[in-house]
Amino acid sequence: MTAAHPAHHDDVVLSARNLLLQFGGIVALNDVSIDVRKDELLAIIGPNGAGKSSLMNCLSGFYRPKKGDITLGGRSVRQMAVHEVAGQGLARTFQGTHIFSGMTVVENLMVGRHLHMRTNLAQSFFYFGAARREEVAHREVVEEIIEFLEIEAIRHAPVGSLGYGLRKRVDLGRALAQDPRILLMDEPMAGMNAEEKEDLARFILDVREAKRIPVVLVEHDMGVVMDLADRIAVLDFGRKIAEGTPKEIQADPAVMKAYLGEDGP
Ligand SMILES: Nc1ncnc2c1ncn2[C@@H]1O[C@H](COP(=O)(O)OP(=O)(O)OP(=O)(O)O)[C@@H](O)[C@H]1O
Repeated sequence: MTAAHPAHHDDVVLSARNLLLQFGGIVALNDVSIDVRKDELLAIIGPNGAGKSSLMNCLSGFYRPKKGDITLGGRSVRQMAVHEVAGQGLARTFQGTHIFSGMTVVENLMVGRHLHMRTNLAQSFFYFGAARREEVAHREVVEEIIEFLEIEAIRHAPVGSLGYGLRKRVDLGRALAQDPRILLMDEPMAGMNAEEKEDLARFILDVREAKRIPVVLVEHDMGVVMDLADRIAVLDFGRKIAEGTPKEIQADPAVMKAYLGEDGP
C-alpha cells in the first residue's frame, strides 16, 4: 500500500512532505517528499538542474517552499530561521569551502562550537571563570573531532595553507563541532582527486557508523554514491522519480532514461 502521507516512524530524523518550490516560472521542486532515517546515508542524485541544491536549501531552512512541510526531530522547519534550524541539530557542508582560511584548524572548529556557547563576550568579561571553564569543555569536544578526522598534525596550521582535500575535512569538522543530529553535504567531492575522494569517503562513512549521525549527500560522482549510500533518491525536473537501494536505482529504467535523456542510446 502506498500512502500519500506515510506514518511518521520513530526512526525518521528529517522528513519533507510534498514540497513545492518555484523561481518565477521554473518549478524547482514539484511535490517532493523524502524521509531521512536514523543511521542512514541518503544520497540525492539527478541530472543538472534537477533540484538537488534546491532540496538541500529547503531542508536547511534557507529556502522557504511555497507548499509542503519539513520536520526535524518532530518540529516544523517552516517557521524557523536558518540559525534555529542549526540549533535544532542540522549541520551542513557546502560546495567549495566555507571555512575561514586565515584562521587555524582549531579556531575554525571552535567557530562550529559557537552554537553551543552560552557565555557571550560581555558575559565573559564579568564571569571570566565560567567562560574559561566553558571554553575548556568546548576545546575538548574539538580535540575529539580533530582525533576522529586524523588532523592532529595540522591543528595549528592556517586553513589557507592546506590542500583542498584537507580543507574539506576541516569543513566537515566544523559541521561536526555543531554536534548535529543530521548532516547535509552538498557535493563534498567536487574538485577532488581520486585519493582525496577516497579519504573523505572513509570519514563520511565513519560519521554515520561511529558517530551514528545520518547523512544526506548530494553528489555527482556515481561511483562514490553507489559505494556510500544506503538509499538513493533520484530527482529529475524537480520531481522525485525513484527511491531505493543503490542496486534498485541502478536497475531502474526511469533513472537510466533521466540520465541518458529521451534520445539516449
Ligand atoms: N536562485 C535561483 N533563481 C532562479 N532559478 C533557480 C535558482 N536556484 C535554482 N534555480 C533553478 O531551479 C532548478 C533546480 O536547480 P538546482 O540548482 O536545485 O538543481 P541541481 O540539481 O542542484 O543542479 P546542479 O546539479 O547543476 O547543481 C533549475 O532549473 C535552476 O535553474
